[in-house]
Amino acid sequence: MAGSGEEKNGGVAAVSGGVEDAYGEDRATEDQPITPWAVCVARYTWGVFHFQFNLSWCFNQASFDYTVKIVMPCHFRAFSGHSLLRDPRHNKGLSFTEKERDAHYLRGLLPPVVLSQELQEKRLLQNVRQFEVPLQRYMALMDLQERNERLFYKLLVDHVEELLPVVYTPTVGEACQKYGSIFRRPQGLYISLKEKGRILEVLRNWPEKSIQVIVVTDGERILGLGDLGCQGMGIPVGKLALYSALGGVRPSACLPITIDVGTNNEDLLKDEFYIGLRQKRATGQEYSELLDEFMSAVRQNYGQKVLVQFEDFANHNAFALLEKYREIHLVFNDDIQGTAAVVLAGLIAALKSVGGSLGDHTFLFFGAGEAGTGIAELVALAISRQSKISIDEARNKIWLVDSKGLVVRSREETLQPFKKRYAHEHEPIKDLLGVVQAIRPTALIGSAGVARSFTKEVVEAMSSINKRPIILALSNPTSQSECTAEQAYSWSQGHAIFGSGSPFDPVKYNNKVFVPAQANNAYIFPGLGLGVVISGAIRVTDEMVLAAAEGLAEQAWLVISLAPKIS
Ligand SMILES: O=C([O-])CC(=O)C(=O)O
Ligand SMILES: [Mg+2]
Repeated sequence: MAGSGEEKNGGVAAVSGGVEDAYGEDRATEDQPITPWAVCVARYTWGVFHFQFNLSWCFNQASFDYTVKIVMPCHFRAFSGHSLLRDPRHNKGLSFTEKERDAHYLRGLLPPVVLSQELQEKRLLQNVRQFEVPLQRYMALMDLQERNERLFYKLLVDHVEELLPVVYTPTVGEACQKYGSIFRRPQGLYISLKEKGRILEVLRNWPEKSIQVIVVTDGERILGLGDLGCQGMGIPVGKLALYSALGGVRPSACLPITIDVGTNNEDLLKDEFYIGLRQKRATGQEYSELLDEFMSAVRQNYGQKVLVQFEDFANHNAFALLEKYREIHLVFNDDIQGTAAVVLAGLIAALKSVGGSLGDHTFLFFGAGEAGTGIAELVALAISRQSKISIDEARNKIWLVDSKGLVVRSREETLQPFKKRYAHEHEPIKDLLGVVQAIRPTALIGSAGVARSFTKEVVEAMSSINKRPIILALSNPTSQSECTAEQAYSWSQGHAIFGSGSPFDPVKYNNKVFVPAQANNAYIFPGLGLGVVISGAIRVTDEMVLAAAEGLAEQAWLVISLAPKIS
């Protein structure tokens, strides 16, 4: 399970100590330099080329072209001096040994010093820490990833807590907002409406052929920041960095994709540095045809065992795409299923302090989109299993609030299908405080992307109803969080069990230090995805998501109970 100490170590070992070999790819590592074998292949290819050249009469033109244009440049690009230093996947920078420098024609291309990877790491960390602005740290790390991938992952794995908020939430949100201005080199595959009818061809342009995980977005709902169009690419790139750093999936098996169908973000459409299609979003048939073509091209190019993770699609497409593809492709929606699993895990772990089983509690969701209803459905499934009641009875323990107020039966006609199951009998209430007072929930879970919507009055109401109110402010990034950790602890006088989507620092209140938990799907998707790909699964089932949540809950509880009490 991603996020557990054990798994993280597994990930560390995997990334720094040769996961590539476990997955069957040859690659330079500290203990296993590419030297002799690689050079042999390169020289062999060169020899073959000469042989073919001299005896070209026995080869037809196609074979000759293949050797000259494809085989030879590939080997020489990957294995010779200058190009090797420009190849992030194999470059080791100053840590190339003397032997490697000779073998790979690197003499003179590097200064004389040979640095250990540890020293390189120390220097890089110092450089990154020099930047005070998180976006500058992000750019420094992206530069490193594009220069020396091994070092990037070593750094990330060894300093997860410090660097995750930089390559991932919350900084990645700002990076997406400014992606056009900070853009240097493309980091993933862009599939736009211009490529309609040619998506297979586009996939074949990607240099890696053996892909295990794709994270794809259409950029319409990037975190809680809204439509960022093509600039949403930062999200698949960040998510896949975690697949490698936390899940141990080899980087070359990960493919970030952005599907560009336009954007409705007027500011971006006017922005001279915007990198995407300058048009309003395609919808309806045009949109679904592009997505259908994409899914079949993925299947055709990579087979049925490549995991496609949908990320940050707007609600109206996210549910529909999951429903459409989950029975026929290996797909997973991180915002619906990943967030659901991490929150269910958090709730199960929290109940060990609060008491009672899931079925004894009342859950109020502020936000009835992908995350809100995704969590609601998984919690309902868990309650029905635990309490041996029907899923409909279990849903009665769960209430939703959307932008129009409490979701109730009298609104049923106008509700989107995924909300209807939670339209219980009750008088309509518009404001959150009123809903809290009427429903008296034990847990309040925010995912509406409405910043600071858990006001002092709301948190105080939760505390007057419960000895230990569970308050989860899940919206990302930090700027969109429903309340801060400090607000949750101080307004509840230290009684809240608080978790948030974006990380918050520990809070000192009443001479005690409270360490807030992070409830981000990053604790689920790298482990769940790894499990899916190594088991050879061809579908992601609800049972898998439930099992991931239960596994994480055990780990979370272990961490809480083993952690030294800080006071
Ligand atoms: O990316 C994150 O931090 C969590 C997530 O999926 C989202 O907020 O959409
Ligand atoms: Mg997301």
